[in-house]
Amino acid sequence: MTLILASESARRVELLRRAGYRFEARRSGFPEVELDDPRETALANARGKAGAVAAASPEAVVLAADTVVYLPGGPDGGILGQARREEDVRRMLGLLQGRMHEVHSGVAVAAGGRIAVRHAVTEVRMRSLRAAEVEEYARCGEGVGKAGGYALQGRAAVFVEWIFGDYTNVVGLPLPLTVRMLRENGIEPG
Ligand SMILES: Cc1cn([C@H]2C[C@H](O)[C@@H](COP(=O)(O)OP(=O)(O)OP(=O)(O)O)O2)c(=O)[nH]c1=O
Repeated sequence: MTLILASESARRVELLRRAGYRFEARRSGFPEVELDDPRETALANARGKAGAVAAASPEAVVLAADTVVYLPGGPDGGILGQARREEDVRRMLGLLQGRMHEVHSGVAVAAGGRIAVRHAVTEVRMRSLRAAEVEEYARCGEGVGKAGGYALQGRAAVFVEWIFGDYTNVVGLPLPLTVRMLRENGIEPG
């Protein structure tokens, strides 16, 4: 059975490879939506990405994911999407620093004309940051293209005091959940 990862994300490719699977990666082209709720947003986007690729390859098992950063509480709370440019990284880190936030991923597996979706959430606490740290990080470019404007697997590791939950979920693909879902569809590593 062919496994297709419906993703262009280098992080997702790397995580799935590390878990030992053989697969092809394909762009989904699905236009992401943002709903009020982070869980529903991640699930809808994961389902949409998997569905788009499965429509073109109905014989394959298609895996997709979506990762959303959510800042709970307060007037400035809400979903933080992917940082598109340096200013977004500056603004998002300004909001996240000194507080706890949630990272939600939706995972979808399309097989045999059906799509199963599940969700994982990890809490992340960022320490207070100096203006110069935010500035330097924004300029280094690492946060661009990342949900919430930072990469825990990169230089932003020094900003994070603790996490509660699955680390791989924060990086973009919750592996324990993914392994379980693939196993349910007869896909094993190797
Ligand atoms: C919070 C955080 C997010 N991210 C990344 C993971 C995701 O790739 C990205 C969130 O964007 P997504 O919209 O989930 O994914 P994508 O557009 O990069 O890829 P595709 O739709 O093709 O699968 O943010 C990190 O790499 N590290 C982190 O610490």
